[in-house]
Amino acid sequence: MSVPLIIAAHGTRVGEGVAQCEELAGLVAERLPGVPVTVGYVELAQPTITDALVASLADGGRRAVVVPLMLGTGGHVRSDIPQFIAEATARVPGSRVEYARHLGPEPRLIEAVEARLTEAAGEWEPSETTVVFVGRGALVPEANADHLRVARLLFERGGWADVESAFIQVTRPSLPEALDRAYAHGARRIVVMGHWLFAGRLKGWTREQAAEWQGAHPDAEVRVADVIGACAALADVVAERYRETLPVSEGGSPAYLAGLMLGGRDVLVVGGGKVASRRASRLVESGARVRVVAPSVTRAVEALADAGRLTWLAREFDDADLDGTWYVMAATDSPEVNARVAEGAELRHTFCVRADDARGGSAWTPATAEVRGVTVGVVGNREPRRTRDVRDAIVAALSEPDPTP
Ligand SMILES: C[C@@]1(CC(=O)O)C2=NC(=C\c3[nH]c(c(CCC(=O)O)c3CC(=O)O)Cc3[nH]c(c(CC(=O)O)c3CCC(=O)O)/C=C3\N/C(=C\2)[C@@H](CCC(=O)O)[C@]3(C)CC(=O)O)/[C@H]1CCC(=O)O
Ligand SMILES: NC(=O)c1ccc[n+]([C@@H]2O[C@H](COP(=O)([O-])OP(=O)(O)OC[C@H]3O[C@@H](n4cnc5c(N)ncnc54)[C@H](O)[C@@H]3O)[C@@H](O)[C@H]2O)c1
Repeated sequence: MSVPLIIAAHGTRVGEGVAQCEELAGLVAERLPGVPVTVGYVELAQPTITDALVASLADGGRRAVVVPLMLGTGGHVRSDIPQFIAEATARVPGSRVEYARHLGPEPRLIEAVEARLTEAAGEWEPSETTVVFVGRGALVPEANADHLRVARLLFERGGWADVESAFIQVTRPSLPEALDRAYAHGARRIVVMGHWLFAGRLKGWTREQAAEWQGAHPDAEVRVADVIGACAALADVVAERYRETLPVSEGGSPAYLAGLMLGGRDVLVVGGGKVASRRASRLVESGARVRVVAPSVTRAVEALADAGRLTWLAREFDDADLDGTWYVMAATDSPEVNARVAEGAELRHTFCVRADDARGGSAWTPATAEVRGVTVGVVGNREPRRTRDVRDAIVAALSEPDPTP
């Protein structure tokens, strides 16, 4: 059975908010076939996260993933939910819970916010419209700072006359203060949006405060945008947070990454097509003594052979080719041949990548890059495009003018 998912939501006294949360759980379940999905609440609704988690651990093989349904890193993400997880694992001996990342900041959710703003603005031109973007307000300063960051991104991307940030509780500016500020700067068309997920008392307060302020400022117009709600973008992000926590191979164990020092060592590449060619080039760069066995090869492999940088044996694979090799690439277009290569390598205790069926081999090829004097390698869960994108994101982050490490 797949590892169960518990969506750790805030909870609200407002029935509509709870219904939206359950609707979201349905959308998430559609994206994760075979995964039991339940919602647990921090407060104000049932079941509690601890109870939902205990129930899932008991019938889920003692494993579960908790995704905090929270946009920012307030106290719930940092301490409450970890505490609930600790309580649940203490109640189910031998259990293991993965705690996923919270939701934001996340481009798909910012797009959802933009969609709600545009919907509320209606015929108003963004350049004549000021947005007042309301956060929940938290005791954790970083969470409040993150809210200002999203407000700034909305301003940069949306072409709005201005974006003011506000908080509905705990900290300042309050919504009326931010509305006053916008008004003082000349704003007369104002869209107010609460940056939270579902209906609840915060949404009610936002509407009430906006209406009251509107009453006192008849020469301005205020429209209130809807919250993000149970939409596809939110369900996609939750499903992704779940998947991110799972071990790399379905066997249950993550790959053990090693930096192979192949200089002067014999490496065999079986097949000479697109995949073999891409990998043979990198193997040559690593200094390995590469032999390519294939009746026909790409121009790139031919060129490397002509330049004496690898040896091309223009024939079909033979089991004896494996003798003395440290590492093997089975990359022909024949599953039978690739299977024979993998079996022969296994007998010799030689690590072998099988390009057509990764689980039939004993090693996987990471997406790699050299940047700032280090080699970055990423191995994913048989999702090569995502693996490549993650690699590219790491390279981009390290290429920033002032990278952290
Ligand atoms: C990262 C990268 C490194 C590299 O190869 O250098 C890499 N695959 C890349 C590209 C790529 N792979 C595939 C396509 C065509 C389809 C598409 O476009 O989606 C393309 C695109 C293209 O070829 O352009 C299909 C595919 N891949 C695998 C299977 C079989 C299977 O999953 O069982 C099939 C189906 C074959 C079939 O249909 O028969 C398996 C594997 N591929 C892996 C690595 C290993 C770890 C994967 C991971 O981390 O998720 C793993 C598990 C084992 C291994 O082969 O080492 C490189 C991008 C690097 C870059 O861009 O720089
Ligand atoms: N893992 C990956 O990243 C990835 C990406 C794309 C495709 N694939 C898989 O890898 C396989 C190879 O893809 P490709 O695009 O390189 O194929 P391709 O058709 O371009 O090349 C196949 C190669 O295998 C060689 N070959 C065939 N029979 C052989 C034999 N008996 N002995 C030695 N060599 C033999 C051919 O001469 C040719 O060089 C595909 O069938 C696909 O299943 C894997």
